[in-house]
Amino acid sequence: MKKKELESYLLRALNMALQINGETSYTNSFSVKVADEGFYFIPRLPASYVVNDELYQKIYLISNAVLYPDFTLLKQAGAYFVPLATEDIHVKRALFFPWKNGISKRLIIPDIDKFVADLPINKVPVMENFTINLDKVTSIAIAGNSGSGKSYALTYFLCVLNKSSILIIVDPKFDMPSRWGRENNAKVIAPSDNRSKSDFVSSVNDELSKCLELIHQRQQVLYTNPQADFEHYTVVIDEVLALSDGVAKPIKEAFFSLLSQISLLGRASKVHLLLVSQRFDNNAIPISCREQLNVLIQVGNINSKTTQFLFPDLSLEGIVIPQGIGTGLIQVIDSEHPFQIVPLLTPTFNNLKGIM
Ligand SMILES: Nc1ncnc2c1ncn2[C@@H]1O[C@H](COP(=O)(O)OP(=O)(O)OP(=O)(O)O)[C@@H](O)[C@H]1O
Repeated sequence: MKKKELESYLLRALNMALQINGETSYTNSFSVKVADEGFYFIPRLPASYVVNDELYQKIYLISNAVLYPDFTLLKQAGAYFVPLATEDIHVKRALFFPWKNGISKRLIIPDIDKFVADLPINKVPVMENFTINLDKVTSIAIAGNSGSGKSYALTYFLCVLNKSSILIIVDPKFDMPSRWGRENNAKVIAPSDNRSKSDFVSSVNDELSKCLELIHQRQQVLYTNPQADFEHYTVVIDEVLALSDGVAKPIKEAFFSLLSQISLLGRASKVHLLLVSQRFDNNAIPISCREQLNVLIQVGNINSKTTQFLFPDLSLEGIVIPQGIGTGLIQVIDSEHPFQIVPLLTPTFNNLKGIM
């Protein structure tokens, strides 16, 4: 569709559904301008309607539905005002609705080994036309109820991250991540029969301390050579809640303190956390660690309860959540992606023999 056609289509949709005191584009009360990266709603002011968050969300709801599946509007927390380059005071501002082309599309990977072999370094593809750059993010979190596809998504990330990063795996369930580590020669920390839970978490703390030491060493190098480059180093912790729940207080406190420090300091030294948990409440990880997460993934059931920890400010109204297995929401907070939360379909790949 050409821009002019799209403008007229959007205008018709808004004229019919917006219902703002009978004001329409026919009465010259507003207009629409389509750009590459989104569209502008230009109110002609003063008008008998209020240009506020409520109006913005109403236009979002109407437009998102009529643009689906050609465009996905990127949900904003409040009205997104932009100034326009004109001398005419009546139309000097607009509401902007950023979009991305099309809808989120799942990656289907028939041969994950080949896929990873062909992958450029530091690239972590998540969906078609949606790739994370490992240089731009520090901590990743995957949340979801049992059976939502967390382990499956984690396996995918392990395969892909293995290309660009040293991986250390903490696996309290001694399950798939341990098998993956065994097959791929990664260091795995898993509980054994003759050790208490606190003892196990202590060994995790030992590993996290080493990780913090590495950060300090790399900081020293950066101090003398700010251009220094390091190999990515990622600590993967499956079922974080199983670690932080029910261990002796000093051990939990040490665990939390180490997680906080690594997530706060790891960015420049390329040390990452990849955390997986049913939920990320204050019991699972410390608040300061949660605040540093910059890839947030929620799979499975999406509702206000399940999103309250990773996406506390999100209103789900109008977001089209894909149906089916391995679906949810993703937010990447870096300089490359729009800040908004987008629907997610996790990649599907071939079965890994001996692991899955
Ligand atoms: N993107 C996907 N493509 C194909 N199958 C998927 C995808 N995501 C999940 N699945 C399938 O969904 C099922 C449940 O996934 P998974 O075992 O990862 O859930 P989980 O959240 O880890 O559950 P639990 O916490 O109980 O381990 C598995 O059979 C898995 O193969």
